[in-house]
Amino acid sequence: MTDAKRQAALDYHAHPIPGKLSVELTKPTATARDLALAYSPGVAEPVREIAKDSENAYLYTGKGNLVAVISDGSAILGLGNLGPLASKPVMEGKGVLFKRFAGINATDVEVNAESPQAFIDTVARIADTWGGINLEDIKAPECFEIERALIEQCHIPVFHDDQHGTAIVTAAGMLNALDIADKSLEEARIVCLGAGAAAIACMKLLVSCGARSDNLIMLDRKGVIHTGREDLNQYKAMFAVDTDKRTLTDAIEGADVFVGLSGPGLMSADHIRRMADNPVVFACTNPDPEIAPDLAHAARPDVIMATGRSDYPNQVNNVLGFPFIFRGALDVRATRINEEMKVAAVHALKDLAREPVPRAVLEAYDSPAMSFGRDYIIPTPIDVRLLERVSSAVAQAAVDSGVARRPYPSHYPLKTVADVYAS
Ligand SMILES: O=C([O-])CC(=O)C(=O)O
Ligand SMILES: [Mg+2]
Repeated sequence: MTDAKRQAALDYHAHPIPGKLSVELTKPTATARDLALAYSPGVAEPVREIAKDSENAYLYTGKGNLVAVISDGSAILGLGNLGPLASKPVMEGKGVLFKRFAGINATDVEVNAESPQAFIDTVARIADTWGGINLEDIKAPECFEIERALIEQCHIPVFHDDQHGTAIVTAAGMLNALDIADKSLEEARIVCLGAGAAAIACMKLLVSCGARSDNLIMLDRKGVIHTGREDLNQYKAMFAVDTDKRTLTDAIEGADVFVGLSGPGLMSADHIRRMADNPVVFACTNPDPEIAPDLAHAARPDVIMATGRSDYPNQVNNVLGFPFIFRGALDVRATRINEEMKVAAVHALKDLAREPVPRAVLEAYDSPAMSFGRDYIIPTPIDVRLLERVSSAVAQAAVDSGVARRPYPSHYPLKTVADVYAS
C-alpha cells in the first residue's frame, strides 16, 4: 500500500469518531412515560415473559436480529496471529457489512483465551445473548474443534465464516470461472496453496461440488501434502495424495486452477506461465494476494483472475456470503447452518452472476458495462439482489431440510434492508 492509501485507511477509521459502528435506539425515550416503559418498572414485564419461555426473547429483545462476530485474533486476514484486540477493526468491519448489506445488528467480541477450551467455554456461556454467532479469523486447526463444540453446545447457528463463507463464495466463483474457461470441475486439476481453515473448507466444498480429490494438490508451508509425510494433522491428512511432486513449481505444471489462501506474493509469474490454457487463479489472501492481478495478466493474457479485494474485478470474498446466509437463517430461526443451506447459497450466487447487472452496481463501480465473463464471474457485494436471492435460497433450504423453527417468511423476498422488519 502507498503511504497515501495507508494514511487514508487510518483516517477513515479515526475520524470523525473512532471506529465504524455505533448503537442506535429503536424506541421513543423522550418522556417519563417512555422511560417507565423502557426501564423500571416496564422492563420487568418482558423479563417475566422471557423467564416463563425463552422464545419470548425473540419477541421482546433484539436477539433475533443480532449476531456476534467473535475472534481470538489468531489468524487475522492473512496477517497472522496478532492477538484479540488487533482483530477489532476487522470484527467491527464485519459488523458494518452485516448491517449495510443485510440489516443485521452485530456486536464484535474479542476473546483473550489461553486455550481452545477456554475460548469454547467463554463463548458458550454468553451465546444466548445473540441470534447467531459468526466465528472469525481463528487459526487452524483449533478453529475446527472450536466450531464443532460450539455448534453442539449453543442453541443458535454458529458459523465459522473463514471456512464456510469463503468456501461458498469460492465454489460459486469457481463453477462460473470454469464454465467461462470451457472446463468442468470434475476434470479440473486444482492446486491449493494454503492448508488453513479457509483452504481446507474450500477444497472440501469443491470436492462435494464435483472436483476429484485425486486431481487436487494442497500445499502448506512445507510444500506438497503427500502420503509420505508424517507431520500432518487429521485435517491436512484428508488431502494427502500419493505423488512425487514436492513444491509449488512441481504442482502447478499444467494445472487448470490455482486457489491461494496462504500469504502475500507466494505465486510468481513463472508459476502462472506453467499452468494450462485459460488458467483460473483465485489469489484470495487478504489484504495482499498471492500474486497481483497486473502481474498475473501480464504473464498470462488468458488468465481468469480473482482476489479477495474490493479494488479489482472478481472479488471472491466471504462478504458475498455471511450477511445473507445469516439473514436467511435468522428469519426462519434456524437451529444451525447446514450443508443444504450452504449449497443453496452457492447456487444462488453462481446464478445471479449470469443475470444483467443493475445500473446502481455499474455506477458504484464507475464501470460503463459489466456482464458475465472473465472480469465478472461473481456478483459484487454492492448488488442489492444478493439480499433477495441468497437469503431466500438459504431460508428455503433451512425449511426444506428441517432445521427451521419458523416457516418460510411471508415478507420474503427482501428487496432492501428496509424490508427486514416487515414481518
Ligand atoms: O475479511 C476479509 O476480507 C475476508 C476474510 O474473512 C479474511 O480474509 O479473513
Ligand atoms: Mg476472516
